[in-house]
Amino acid sequence: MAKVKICGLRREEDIMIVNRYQPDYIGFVFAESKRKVTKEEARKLKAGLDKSIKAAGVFVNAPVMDIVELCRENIIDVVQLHGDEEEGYIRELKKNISQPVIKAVRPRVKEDIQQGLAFSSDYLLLDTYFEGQFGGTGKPFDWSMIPQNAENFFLAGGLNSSNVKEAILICHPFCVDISSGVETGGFKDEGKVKAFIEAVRLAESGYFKTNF
Ligand SMILES: O=C(O)c1ccccc1NCC(=O)[C@H](O)[C@H](O)COP(=O)(O)O
Repeated sequence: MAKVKICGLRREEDIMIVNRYQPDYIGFVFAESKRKVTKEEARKLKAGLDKSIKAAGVFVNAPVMDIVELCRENIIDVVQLHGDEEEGYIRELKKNISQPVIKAVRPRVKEDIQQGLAFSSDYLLLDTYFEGQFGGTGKPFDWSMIPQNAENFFLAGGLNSSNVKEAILICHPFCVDISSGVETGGFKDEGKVKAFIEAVRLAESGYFKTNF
């Protein structure tokens, strides 16, 4: 069963929505973004989050010790590196934390994914390359770049309740990750979160497998 991550939560209402629909992960964006939250905002939001949902902290080329602090204070349960972080950075981070690390790669060619698979992160996240924007683009990438042997990866980039079934059946991700596709007017939309999570569950059911 593909897991679900809803990224870019920043309001108490967003936390109430995810507590109701129970994705596996949510994301707090600490990088420059319209979805950015401060450490103190994230601490308050995390306090209201169901214990069964893991909070990923999303970072772009942040100082390692800033991430370590958030981990040690249990504000985040997973680290998502969404910038140009290289293997040395990942190793240094992993020496200092026990939380799993997701490394995002935004492939332009197949080889970018092969290089990503060599990182010592616990998971790879594949997202859309878009000049000048590190994430949250709302645009899908060419899934045919994903090699057959890729596993344990998060699939992101322009997912929504209409294309996620196809994405799961074609790409077989460990987890599907969404932000723009569950927003209306720049804010998380309860109806879209519900529809997305239902679409993921349906995609995994026998009905769609035999009808695709
Ligand atoms: O969401 C952002 O604003 C963001 C900004 C900078 C780095 C990463 C960011 N988001 C990371 C995510 O995990 C998003 O869910 C992922 O990029 C997919 O976004 P979308 O295409 O909007 O579904």
